[in-house]
Amino acid sequence: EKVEITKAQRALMKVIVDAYNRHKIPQDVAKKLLQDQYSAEENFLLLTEMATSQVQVLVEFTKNIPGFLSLNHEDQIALLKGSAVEAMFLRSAQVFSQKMPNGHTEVLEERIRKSGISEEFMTPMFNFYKSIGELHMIEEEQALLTAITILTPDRPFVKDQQAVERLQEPMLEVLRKLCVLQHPQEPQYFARLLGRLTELRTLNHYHAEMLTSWRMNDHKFTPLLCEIWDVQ
Ligand SMILES: CC(C)c1onc(-c2c(Cl)cccc2Cl)c1COc1ccc(-c2ccc3[nH]c(C(=O)O)cc3c2)cc1
Repeated sequence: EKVEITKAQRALMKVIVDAYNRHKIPQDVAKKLLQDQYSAEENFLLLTEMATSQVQVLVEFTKNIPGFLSLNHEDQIALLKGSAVEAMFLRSAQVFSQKMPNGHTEVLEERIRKSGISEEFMTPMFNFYKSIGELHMIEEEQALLTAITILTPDRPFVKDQQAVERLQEPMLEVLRKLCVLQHPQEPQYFARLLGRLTELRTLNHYHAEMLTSWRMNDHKFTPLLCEIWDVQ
């Protein structure tokens, strides 16, 4: 059938993409990835700084999602806490799949591989990065997919799931249409994108174990990360 994005849907997409492009890690923070200390300690500290900066960016992006600030306040917190790790996997995945040789891709991988994360988590993590890279998402798809991830109704402790569904559904519909228009030769592209969201959920479990092992080795996190990940 003739797929067409309505004016209202284009407006919604523009709000999400503008917010996604406006809220990025400051380049002076990202550039720290290039400094030359590569000890496991130094890598962990740098990744902690990146994650903290990324959470701040994520909160600002989320506040720009139409309707989010009208949700119940406890539910807003529950959505942010429940989606932070997944949103950061999506965002860091986009760094890996960026075409521009911004130089951060290699050093980001190097620092993640040498930051005290055990081998068993490396494989699923870098498989995810590879599977996102293979999708060659345009920025509209990246922005919508991140908003859809944040607006997942069945996060722990969300009370009014219907209110979250009412915000997520229009995003899913715009993304579905966009995928049909952007990838006419690949009718399954939208399903592949949603498959990544399922893969993201499995990474939550690995991440919880990564946090535990870091904490067992007495690694410290920032107050913002402690709050969003309920540690310490
Ligand atoms: C607390 C730290 C050690 C941590 O714990 N888990 C993870 C963790 C890990 Cl490894 C993997 C995935 C998710 C998490 Cl949440 C991390 C490090 O998390 C991040 C690392 C890098 C980035 C990030 C985001 C955007 C960026 N842009 C650029 C740029 O060059 O423009 C670099 C960059 C880095 C975000 C989170």
